[in-house]
Amino acid sequence: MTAPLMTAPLLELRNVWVEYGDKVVLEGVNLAIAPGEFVSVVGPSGAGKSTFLRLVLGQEAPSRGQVLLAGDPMPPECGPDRGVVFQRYSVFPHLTVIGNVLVGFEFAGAPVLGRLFGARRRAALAQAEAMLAAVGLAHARDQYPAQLSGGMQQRLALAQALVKHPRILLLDEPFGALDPGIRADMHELVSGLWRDHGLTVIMVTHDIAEAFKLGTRVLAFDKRRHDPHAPHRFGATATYDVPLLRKVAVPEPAPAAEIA
Ligand SMILES: Nc1ncnc2c1ncn2[C@@H]1O[C@H](COP(=O)(O)OP(=O)(O)OP(=O)(O)O)[C@@H](O)[C@H]1O
Repeated sequence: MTAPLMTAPLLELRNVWVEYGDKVVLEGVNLAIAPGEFVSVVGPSGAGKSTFLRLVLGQEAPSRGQVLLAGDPMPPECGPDRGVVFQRYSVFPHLTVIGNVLVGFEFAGAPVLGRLFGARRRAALAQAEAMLAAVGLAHARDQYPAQLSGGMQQRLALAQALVKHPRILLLDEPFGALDPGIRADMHELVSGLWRDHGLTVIMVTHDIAEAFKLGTRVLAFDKRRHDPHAPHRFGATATYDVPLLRKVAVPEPAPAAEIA
């Protein structure tokens, strides 16, 4: 069952299988994700959720079927069109906060020296600083990751993932290691970034409440068939695909005097 799409899909999986030898991890996955969707992915441990993310990152190739990004075969390497945040901090410990955000520009713009100079550096710096402000880390600009709390490190990972304006943001249990209060703050932040930047988000989570709170659609991966004598024989697929009605931001009504 696939939710109806109003626009051309940004990401499409057509009869995708992932097999390692005779072990089937994913089987017959058909999916289309439109730009602007926030897709939460849930499912039991081992159901292939991270494998699905690796397919979208281009780190994994399907053994059968096709993965398409905006109608074209998925590029094998993860370029700036895809940003990713993992559960454990993926930031560079030897770089400051601003250095961690700038690094995306430096890899892309100066692959040999790894440094930008002059006007290009100033432009990158301005974008990196704006991104730090958007995730609430402007005040920590010159600190090192070891000086930051877990929540702040995940804010930094988000800034790093978003600064190159990816078409898809992939989140793999991004808040799993955080305390509940910090998690709630991060939910606000990610919802705001998704709305303000018009992002397409795919988030793997074990937290069903989080999946329904943040997502515009919840996908569940699981096995449809089991062979008790050979558990590896059948793979998982998208067994539930639930579109959610979202509250839309409605402007405050004007005071009565103004209406008159
Ligand atoms: N390179 C590999 N070779 C063989 N099996 C693999 C390989 N990579 C993953 N698997 C298997 O694929 C299955 C799915 O793994 P995956 O990490 O995608 O599941 P998951 O749903 O993300 O699980 P979890 O919720 O525990 O993170 C697991 O049984 C895993 O052992």
